Amino acid sequence: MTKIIGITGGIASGKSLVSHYLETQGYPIVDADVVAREVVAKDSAGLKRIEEEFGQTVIDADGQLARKRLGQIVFADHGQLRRLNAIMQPLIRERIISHLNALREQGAKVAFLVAPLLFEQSYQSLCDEIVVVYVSPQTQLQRLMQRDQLTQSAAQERINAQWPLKQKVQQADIIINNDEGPDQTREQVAAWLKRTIA
Ligand SMILES: CC(C)(COP(=O)(O)OP(=O)(O)OC[C@H]1O[C@@H](n2cnc3c(N)ncnc32)[C@H](O)[C@@H]1O)[C@@H](O)C(=O)NCCC(=O)NCCS
Ligand SMILES: Nc1ncnc2c1ncn2[C@@H]1O[C@H](COP(=O)(O)OP(=O)(O)OP(=O)(O)O)[C@@H](O)[C@H]1O
Repeated sequence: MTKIIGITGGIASGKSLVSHYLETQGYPIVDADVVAREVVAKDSAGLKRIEEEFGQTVIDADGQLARKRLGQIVFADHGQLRRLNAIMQPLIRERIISHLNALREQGAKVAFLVAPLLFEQSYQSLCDEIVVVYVSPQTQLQRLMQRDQLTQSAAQERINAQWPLKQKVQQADIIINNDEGPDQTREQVAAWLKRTIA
């Protein structure tokens, strides 16, 4: 039996930091953000659906999804985000399940599902345990503005497109606090791995 551990948090809360650390420790990871890119790869059926729904303006000159442009559209307008989710979430879910099944068939002892929308998209039922990577609202806003070069209001729009991080923390089995430096976060993860997986 493969134990599936979900890793979630808010946008820019530090999921990638935790997931890269887990990767260095040799654990298999299914990353929902990576899957979300796979389902709209060039010439895919998913990309075609998006082009039909949002028009040529979200396709760049190489025939790839113009991610920045689509992000500007959907995070500024919840109705547009719902339209995008209606196309993408079923494709993402199907592919996540098939990646997890492949890991089960390979006999993996444990596998991690890293997903920003783990609660919003009800992936709890796929997981045996859920880890939430937490940061304070101020740190989250600052790190997001800096990483993605966003204004405060554009960053806040993206944060508002997800459940509040506090609500996620209430449903966590394990909380990793990423308010301090990356080393402190990795130490918390290492200590937790030692306790639970060994
Ligand atoms: C809108 C898109 C094209 C913007 O692309 P971009 O490269 O700028 O951002 P990226 O994909 O790296 O996402 C960055 C972060 O935004 C947040 N985010 C992405 N999609 C969503 C969404 N539908 N709702 C809320 N937050 C989201 C997540 O925290 C994610 O980690 C892209 O985010 C997308 O295709 N989103 C829909 C797919 C999705 O739901 N992905 C999340 C995995 S479950
Ligand atoms: N402990 C930390 N100290 C300083 N900077 C950090 C720390 N953790 C993460 N960061 C920085 O904050 C930003 C967000 O972190 P990261 O990309 O890991 O978040 P994420 O949860 O994976 O985001 P997303 O949901 O957008 O994929 C990055 O620029 C990262 O380098």
